Amino acid sequence: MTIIKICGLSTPDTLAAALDSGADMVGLVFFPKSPRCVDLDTARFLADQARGRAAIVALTVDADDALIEDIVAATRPDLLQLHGHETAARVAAIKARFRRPVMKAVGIASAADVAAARDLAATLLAQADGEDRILLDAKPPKDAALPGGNGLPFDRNLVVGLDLALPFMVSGGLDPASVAEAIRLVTPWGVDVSSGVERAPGVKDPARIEAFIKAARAACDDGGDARGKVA
Ligand SMILES: O=C(O)c1ccccc1N[C@@H]1O[C@H](COP(=O)(O)O)[C@@H](O)[C@H]1O
Repeated sequence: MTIIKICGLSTPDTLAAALDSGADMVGLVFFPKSPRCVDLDTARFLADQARGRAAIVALTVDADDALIEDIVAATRPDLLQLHGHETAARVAAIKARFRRPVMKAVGIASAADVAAARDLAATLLAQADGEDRILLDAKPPKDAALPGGNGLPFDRNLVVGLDLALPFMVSGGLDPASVAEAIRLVTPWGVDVSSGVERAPGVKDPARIEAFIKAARAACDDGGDARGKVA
């Protein structure tokens, strides 16, 4: 089964749409420049709504320990998504301090970036017990306000047949129309979407969330996740 993550949920209604449609993971964004950023009180409420139904993912960008501390206290996340320039050493320090698995985002635009993802996966595996994840995303355009969540794809051909030391998700410009092809082509452990299930930046669309999850599940049923990675 391919793991499906819906990221950037910020209201009870759209979170309910993701949960009712069968999302495996739901993402809360804690990056002030993002139109999906939630404050701690909203995040606490949404995390309580999601707990037990989907894994809770807290997304930060080069956050300091004080912010992560507050986020962990408010949401008790299952996974910390690190979407900035966190080094392997910083990732290790976050893991040691907060005792949660992490998913580290890596921007992909070339074979060298894929090699960097491979090295990072091996390093994370050596540091922990295989609980961590890698997220392969598009690189943001120069001068972009956001390091992710820009609705831009990367060349999936760079990662066809990719085998990392850790399970990985694919993101970047996915939507209900493109997710099945990405699953068939790459057979990732999971897929992650934000912009592609919105009607405007930061405004999630319940119908698009449902359509995305249906399309991803149909691709799995067609054998698109033939690698059968662990959940
Ligand atoms: O969603 C955001 O606002 C965001 C902000 C800062 C860093 C990452 C963000 N989202 C992540 O970006 C990718 C791709 O998103 P999209 O589907 O192309 O819009 C995804 O992994 C989100 O988790």
